Amino acid sequence: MTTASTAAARADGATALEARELYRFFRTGEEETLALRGVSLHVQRGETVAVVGPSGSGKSTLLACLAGLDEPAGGYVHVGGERISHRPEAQRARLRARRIGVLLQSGNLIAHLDVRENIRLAQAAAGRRRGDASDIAALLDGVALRGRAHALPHQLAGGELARAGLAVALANDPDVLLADEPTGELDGRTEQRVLDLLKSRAAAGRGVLVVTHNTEVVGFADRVLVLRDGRIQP
Ligand SMILES: Nc1ncnc2c1ncn2[C@@H]1O[C@H](COP(=O)(O)OP(=O)(O)OP(=O)(O)O)[C@@H](O)[C@H]1O
Repeated sequence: MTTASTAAARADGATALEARELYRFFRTGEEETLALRGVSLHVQRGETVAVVGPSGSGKSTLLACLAGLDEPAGGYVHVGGERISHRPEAQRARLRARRIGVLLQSGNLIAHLDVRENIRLAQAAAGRRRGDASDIAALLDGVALRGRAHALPHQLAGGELARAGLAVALANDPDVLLADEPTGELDGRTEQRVLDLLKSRAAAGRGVLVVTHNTEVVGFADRVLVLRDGRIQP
């Protein structure tokens, strides 16, 4: 694609997510860390992108800025054509609930709600009608957890917890899925299942961006970006 046709594609809605010149600093006492130093990237609809980089290169900070969980000091993030950066937190949360699925290593499940209720809550936050049972069943089937719908998070094994988190991240049928180490501690079979699910979201015209160390995930991505010292390597 030429630069001109890429720009045209972004204007006509083919871009699920776009970030330009993101900067993020952290100050701890006297010390300042430049975690992101002008990161630009985009994810097209139908595309899977992996961001890889050593520990401390800025992957989690980048993911948080892309998801509107954190605010960059400079630059901007657009999701499905809407700006999510530089807005009040409540507006970012609303936009995230409607358009973004986020899977963090720290988990995204509410402890006192069972798996089904967690999915329902994410759907309700996105403004969807409550109780869309077939949607919930399909989500649970997608992550092979139909039998665990009524389990509380603390009753799930590690791999089940990761898959439940993925079902919640997908509950709002997001324009873009952002996932931090989505296959973290999973066994080979479960890992393949999760990767197939991510791939199927892209095939359905959504954008998928994962940050990871895992070479299997890197292999499955359409595009791999290397982050080092807060910069995407050329
Ligand atoms: N809240 C914070 N306060 C101060 N420094 C921070 C904070 N969060 C991140 N940093 C620093 O910013 C840099 C990037 O951190 P980040 O967690 O984004 O890297 P990462 O690539 O995700 O690392 P890992 O793979 O180990 O999770 C690091 O130097 C880190 O110490």
